[in-house]
Amino acid sequence: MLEQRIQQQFFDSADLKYAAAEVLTRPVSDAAQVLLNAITSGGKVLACGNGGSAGDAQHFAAEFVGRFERERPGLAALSMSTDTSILTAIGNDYAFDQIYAKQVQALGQPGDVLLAITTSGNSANILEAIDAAHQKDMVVVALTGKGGGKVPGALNEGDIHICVPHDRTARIQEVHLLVIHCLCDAVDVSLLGE
Ligand SMILES: O=C(CO)[C@@H](O)[C@H](O)[C@H](O)[C@H](O)COP(=O)(O)O
Ligand SMILES: [Zn+2]
Repeated sequence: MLEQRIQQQFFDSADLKYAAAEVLTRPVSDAAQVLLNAITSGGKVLACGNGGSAGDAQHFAAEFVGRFERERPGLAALSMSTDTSILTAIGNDYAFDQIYAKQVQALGQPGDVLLAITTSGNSANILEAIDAAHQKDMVVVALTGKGGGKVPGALNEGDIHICVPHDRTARIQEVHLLVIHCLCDAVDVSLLGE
């Protein structure tokens, strides 16, 4: 019974990855180009998310700054979900929905990219970060699911929306990680060749 349930989760995750390949290949490719444009012009990527997506933001930054699969110089990226003093000070003194927006205001420069990760598309701190990024003339790459929630209404022309076609948070996160690896791979291939 439990084993059947576990096996079904593997199947569901694999099915979703096949379905997502159909609809996400183009926006993921567009997002890779946005990231490449930023880092080859001296820009950086600021990443954010809540819960599992905070972990995804860190995972992305680790592979940009450290390395992905091949040796290359580090690429400029920062996860905004890691500094507990910053997060608690802003959350405590302002509001939790400002924890990322304040960091974008402090660190963002025109031409930088905000990688905004939210499975529901409705987390207030992510929506505030998107607004702050636009005020800094940054481009936004948004990873969402569940139809994107409020994210599509918050994006500008030139931003990229990668919306996983599923309603379950865990399954969406599993595809977000695949998307992050696709972005790292695409950037590496563009910089280093096949
Ligand atoms: O990882 C999980 C569930 O798999 C949770 O920690 C989940 O990330 C949290 O509930 C988040 O607060 C959800 O936020 P969001 O993806 O809707 O923006
Ligand atoms: Zn990885």
